[in-house]
Amino acid sequence: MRSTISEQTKLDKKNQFSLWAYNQLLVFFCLVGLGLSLYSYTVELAMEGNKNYKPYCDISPHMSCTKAFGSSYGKGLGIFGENSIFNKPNSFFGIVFYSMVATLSLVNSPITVTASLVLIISSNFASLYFMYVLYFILKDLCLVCIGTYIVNVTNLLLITSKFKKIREINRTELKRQKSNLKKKPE
Ligand SMILES: C/C(=C\C[C@@]12O[C@]1(C)C(=O)c1ccccc1C2=O)CCC[C@H](C)CCC[C@H](C)CCCC(C)C
Repeated sequence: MRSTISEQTKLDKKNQFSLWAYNQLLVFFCLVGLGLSLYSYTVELAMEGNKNYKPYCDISPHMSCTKAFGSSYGKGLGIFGENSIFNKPNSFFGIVFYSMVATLSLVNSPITVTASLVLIISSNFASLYFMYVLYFILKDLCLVCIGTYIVNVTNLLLITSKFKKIREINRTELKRQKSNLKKKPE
């Protein structure tokens, strides 16, 4: 009996450690996404003031970030029109999005995990759409944009693993409570 208890606490410790590790990695990749978004935002502001501005992310005519940011798809996620309050640079949504997911990543409750799962899945749909626009319409290789696609799939892998882990922890916890109830009914 004693050995099963220590086996359980060992398992609990292991599960808590993987949860902690997933959270650290999620926060790390959100900070990378936040950095890319902040950088893009400063580039977009500079572009508005100066048409000849050449940022570091403009490497060649076919590897240009200003081509993507300055296109009609670069504002309001390419869907909100001129007069909409959402007609902000895409990177603005990136800043809000990555800050939100980073904050949600610090909590292990089922609600926050589900919320970040939904947000991260949406961001991957956004990635697919922007990938299509970048490659087939603008025929451009915007490295900052590609960086955000990589961050978004990595976040998807991490959040699904975290989601599964939390479900597993809840399942074993429930089983334990049931077996404890059978063994010593009060
Ligand atoms: C670098 C960045 C945005 C710039 C941008 O790089 C993008 C996206 C891109 O691929 C692209 C292609 C073609 C033309 C323009 C562009 C871009 O300009 C920030 C990440 C944005 C992130 C992909 C947005 C996630 C949006 C969520 C789905 C929104 C959730 C809403 C929240 C506010 C709650």
